[in-house]
Amino acid sequence: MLTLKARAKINLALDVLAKRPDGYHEVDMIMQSLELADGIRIEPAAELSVACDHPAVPGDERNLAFRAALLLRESSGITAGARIVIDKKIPVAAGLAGGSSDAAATLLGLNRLWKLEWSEERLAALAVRIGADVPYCLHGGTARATGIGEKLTPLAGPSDCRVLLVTPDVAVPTARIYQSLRLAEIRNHPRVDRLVQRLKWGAVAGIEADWGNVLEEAALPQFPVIAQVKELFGRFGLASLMSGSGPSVFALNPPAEAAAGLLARLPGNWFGCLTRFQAARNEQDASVK
Ligand SMILES: C[C@@](CO)(OP(=O)(O)O)[C@H](O)COP(=O)(O)OP(=O)(O)OC[C@H]1O[C@@H](n2ccc(N)nc2=O)[C@H](O)[C@@H]1O
Ligand SMILES: Nc1ncnc2c1ncn2[C@@H]1O[C@H](COP(=O)(O)OP(=O)(O)O)[C@@H](O)[C@H]1O
Repeated sequence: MLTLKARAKINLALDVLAKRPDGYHEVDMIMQSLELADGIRIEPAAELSVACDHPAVPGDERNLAFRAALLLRESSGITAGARIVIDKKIPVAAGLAGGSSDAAATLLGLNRLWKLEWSEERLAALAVRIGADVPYCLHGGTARATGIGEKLTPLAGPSDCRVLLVTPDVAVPTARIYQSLRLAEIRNHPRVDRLVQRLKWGAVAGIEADWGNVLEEAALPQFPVIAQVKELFGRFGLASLMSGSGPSVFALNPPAEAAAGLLARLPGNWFGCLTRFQAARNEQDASVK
């Protein structure tokens, strides 16, 4: 049996540069893995199956982990199966890449279980067919992502940073947010090159001067609860940013008192936690029993 961590991610920068003829968008992003993770258990089995304890996560071929398994089986010509069990800890449809990360961990796990010995590069070429964020989730850590999110440059991230994360109780469909974006009207682009420099120096303090997520401009009018979350961060003196297509919002290195105060004020059906930056995937993220 294999167990793997499937980490959540946040976007420290998300800029959209152009719309492509196929409907996807060219982006320029800085991605950061979090300690917050789903648990993925993979066991040998005759058939392929997936199970997840969360009611909003499908247990069939709509599940991104299951799609990853099917694609890998097809592409490798293997006939074996596997039982995939997801212990869901990352909020769903929240801009935290939970499904993408489950898919990436499944590719890595099955590559081992089925003894395929595919390189990370070869897995990444398959991963992008599942979703734009899946290639990044294979490696994780701090990275700049361009193209549709699949062209990756690993960055030296800060060694440690605490993250206050809040997800209100609303599922945001990524496609709808990209579609409603008016590219010519975007006012605040993140300064991605400057952010890369800051991260190189390991400097998180003051990062708010350069960070940004242009999808906030599309998401906030459609999901006013996201503005409420940002306002709540503001009341505790915290600069905040939406992650991905939302609705999750985060602040970096909050004073302990402000973090505790904000978490105590959250409505019962919202998710909130204090987590931290996670470095790129290593051996401790997977174990074999
Ligand atoms: C916004 C981001 C930021 O990291 O994350 P999430 O909010 O999903 O976590 C990503 O760009 C999301 O990546 P991912 O969720 O893997 O996207 P996909 O499943 O491939 O695409 C879902 C839909 O989003 C739109 N899409 C996605 C990526 C991209 N570069 N341009 C797009 O226009 C397309 O309409 C696509 O049909
Ligand atoms: N393993 C999975 N975990 C979470 N969601 C999944 C999974 N497989 C499929 N989905 C579906 O994918 C959609 C996006 O989920 P998720 O990856 O959590 O969000 P996001 O793309 O915002 O980061 C949801 O509507 C969910 O039903």
